[in-house]
Amino acid sequence: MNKNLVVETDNLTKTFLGKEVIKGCNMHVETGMIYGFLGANGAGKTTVFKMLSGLLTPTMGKARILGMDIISQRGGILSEIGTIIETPIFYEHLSATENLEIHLAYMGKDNSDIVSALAKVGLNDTGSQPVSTFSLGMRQRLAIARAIIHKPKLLILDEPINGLDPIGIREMRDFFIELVKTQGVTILISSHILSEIEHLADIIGVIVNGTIVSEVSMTKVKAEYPSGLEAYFMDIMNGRRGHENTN
Ligand SMILES: Nc1ncnc2c1ncn2[C@@H]1O[C@H](COP(=O)(O)OP(=O)(O)OP(=O)(O)O)[C@@H](O)[C@H]1O
Repeated sequence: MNKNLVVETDNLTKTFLGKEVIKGCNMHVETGMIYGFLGANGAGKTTVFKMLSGLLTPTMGKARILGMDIISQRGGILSEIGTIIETPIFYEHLSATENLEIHLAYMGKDNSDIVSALAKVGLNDTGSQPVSTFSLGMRQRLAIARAIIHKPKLLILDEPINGLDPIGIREMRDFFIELVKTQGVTILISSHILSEIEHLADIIGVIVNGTIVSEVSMTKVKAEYPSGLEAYFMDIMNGRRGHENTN
């Protein structure tokens, strides 16, 4: 195992009803990096994220997070990661603060940072307003607050900017970059908004039909594709570019 890797998977495989949707998936996410995980609809991004977060059990293969095995050491991993996967579920009748209090109690942490976490995501003036009255963007902001409030070392974010307005997208981008710079957090993020990944990511991983076919630095992508990440992604999708792995 490579000590610099926060996430390392070795031939991870997931079968649903006899169909292999993740096949021999090898992912390498280095400490302090923002890893942009790209793939077409149905390629397998959410399934990989669910296995890493303990929501699904792999059919075969291995994965380690912060050196811990995702199956045998699942309990140890949960307090070290923050996740947004699919539509976040909240206690609808409770406020943002109360939802975060419950989350922190579940994580066994104290409540001291709730005010600042809500301020960071722009929800500090929601008071006792129940989550059931929140807009899509407000729910997404609360999901981000919940993902970061227990100070995880790794964030796994599946389409985290869904529903955010342009200002919110910009704020969250700056916020994620600040988390990496000031707290050494590692971020694994998926988005279909390639321009956003281009702004954020240090490393790009591309999954095609359940297999990661490419892991390259954004610097390399920019050098080879001055027009941007979309051209690189399209070349992979169209088979104009071979598989590559810098790890
Ligand atoms: N519980 C399940 N049972 C059966 N098939 C599933 C299940 N979950 C996912 N799949 C299938 O696994 C494949 C990968 O789905 P997944 O949601 O991981 O893709 P994705 O890359 O996140 O897609 P999108 O970009 O559309 O969100 C799809 O073919 C999907 O239909």
